[in-house]
Amino acid sequence: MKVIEPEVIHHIADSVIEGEKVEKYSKKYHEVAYLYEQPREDDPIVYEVYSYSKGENILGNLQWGLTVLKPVYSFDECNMTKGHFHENKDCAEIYFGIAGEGLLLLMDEDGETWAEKVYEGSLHHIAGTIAHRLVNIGETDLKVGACWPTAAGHDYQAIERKEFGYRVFKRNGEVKFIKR
Ligand SMILES: O=P(O)(O)OC[C@H]1O[C@](O)(CO)[C@@H](O)[C@@H]1O
Repeated sequence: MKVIEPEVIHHIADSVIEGEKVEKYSKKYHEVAYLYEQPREDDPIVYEVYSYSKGENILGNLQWGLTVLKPVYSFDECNMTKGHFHENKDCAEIYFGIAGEGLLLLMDEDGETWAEKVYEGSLHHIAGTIAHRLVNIGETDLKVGACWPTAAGHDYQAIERKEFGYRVFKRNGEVKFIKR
């Protein structure tokens, strides 16, 4: 029997995924400044996303990802991902907390919004009809692994039309939710 090396390695402690087929992008603040009530004036990297898949973009195939969300505050509003629904509502997703302290904001198609706490070892099943956004409520990188069907797609426009029901702030060390 032939034994070979894996083509991809997810270095959990360093939060890096390495391999020829791994894609990575860094999101700069100016690309997401519109999300915040009071935007910053500088332009730091706010999050990095790694993803890996193999084979065709067909239902049944899977994608693995890692999001590293920086502890960048817009005054006292917490850093967040853009957030999205899946284009294909039959496609669920699993999130897996690796490090840091965060919230997974979830929203149904009627706009009802709630959150799950995210920390090392937390596991989150996100149904195909539920929008999802990560929020870093800590002072260190929030690192979250994810597995989802390659064919899920990202629907960002639905979020632009109807934003998540709450903004998340940290004031005097306490997390506060403000209804939109
Ligand atoms: O695209 P968003 O909503 O900013 O989220 C960041 C990334 O998190 C994932 O849900 C998991 O890595 C990706 O699909 C997505 O691109």
